[in-house]
Amino acid sequence: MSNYTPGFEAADAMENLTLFMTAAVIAGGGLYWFMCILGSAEQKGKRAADLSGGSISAEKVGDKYKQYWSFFLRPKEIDKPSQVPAFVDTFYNLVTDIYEWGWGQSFHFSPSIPGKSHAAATRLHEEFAVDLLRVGPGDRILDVGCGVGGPMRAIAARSGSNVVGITINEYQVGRARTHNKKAGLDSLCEVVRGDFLQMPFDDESFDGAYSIEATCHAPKLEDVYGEVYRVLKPGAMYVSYEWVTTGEYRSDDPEHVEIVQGIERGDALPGLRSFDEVAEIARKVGFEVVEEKDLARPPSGPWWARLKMGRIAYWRNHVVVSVLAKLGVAPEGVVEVHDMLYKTAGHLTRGGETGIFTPMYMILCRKPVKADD
Ligand SMILES: C=C(CC[C@@H](C)[C@H]1CC[C@H]2C3=CC[C@H]4[C@H](C)[C@@H](O)CC[C@]4(C)[C@H]3CC[C@]12C)C(C)C
Ligand SMILES: C[S@@+](CC[C@H](N)C(=O)[O-])C[C@H]1O[C@@H](n2cnc3c(N)ncnc32)[C@H](O)[C@@H]1O
Repeated sequence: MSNYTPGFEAADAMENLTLFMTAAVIAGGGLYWFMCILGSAEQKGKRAADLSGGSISAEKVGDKYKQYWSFFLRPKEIDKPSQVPAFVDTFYNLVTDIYEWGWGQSFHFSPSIPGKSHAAATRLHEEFAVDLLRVGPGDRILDVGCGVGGPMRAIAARSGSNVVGITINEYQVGRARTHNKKAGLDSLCEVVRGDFLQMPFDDESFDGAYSIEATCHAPKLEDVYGEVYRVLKPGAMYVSYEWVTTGEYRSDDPEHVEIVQGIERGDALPGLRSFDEVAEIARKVGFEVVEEKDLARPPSGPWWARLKMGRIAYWRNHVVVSVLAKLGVAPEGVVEVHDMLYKTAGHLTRGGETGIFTPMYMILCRKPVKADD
């Protein structure tokens, strides 16, 4: 005799189906949570599922990454300064979404401040810059290399000035404009696509200017400083946070050389400068140098702490990016770009720990009232 009971089999099948559905909902929910909610080192509005190649179409991201890398494999290529803006533009197409997703809307470092969040420390570092410019409502100031406008919004809100940002990257222009509108600051903030080595602005048309971790992309600092000098009104101030090697750097130390090369390759730099070149170049183009200071030096807290704290977050981000690329949600090539950033985070951290590199060498300049003053 068989134990076959039709009613029981149907009940079993129902139970299995319920179990399967529950498991599927939990797995799906977990995956969604991992990728979209948790899937960012900091929640800043950009979701992992929206990662793109900027203005590069999804299928070309891998090729463009290879092209970016070829600048370093054939060093002679990058010796031609005229090619640098295009190479930097490609870099920002590749990294802008990852930066926003994993870092936020301000693409720079800041000294860590005990008891303060990264967001608060970032904002203070930005406000410090505009306070030096002595500008206010009604003034027009220039953001040289504005990214997606994190600093621009903080600076417009702090000073009440009209801020005009320039970036080489069209995709960033769109992102910055969207953020400006969302923040209700679009009446004070304007964004222009252009090359800061040949700016599309009239002579003597700004009351102040700043650059935050952007002019390091210029093959010759005198070219961008010369342009800033040209567009400033006489008496106006310019402050810049520069990426440079410090007095601790030794070109005959293989570890130092490796760190610097790692920073250049992972951050689209045509060549890091030494801190002692900056003021000399500013003077050469006509500026009066009011102050120069490495803002990373003690008692400032380590700027690289934020990079070091996130080992688990990096691993999680790698998994998220890999899964999204496999599913075809993120472009192929994004995994390589993410790996490149992971590597450069290590080089930047070593640069900070050894003291051979700073991303915040501050120079404050004034355009003399008369050219011969
Ligand atoms: C001024 C520049 C950029 C400075 C920083 C904003 C970026 C430098 C290195 C970037 C990052 C490194 C590791 C990434 C990580 C692997 C990923 O999971 C999440 C994003 C990172 C943390 C990313 C964020 C931005 C940086 C810190 C240059 C280019 C002149
Ligand atoms: C690291 S990001 C910093 C952005 C912004 N200052 C911030 O702190 O968020 C460097 C910026 O410089 C811009 N940049 C680099 N080379 C440029 C060039 N030749 N002309 C205009 N912008 C340039 C990039 O497009 C990017 O917006």
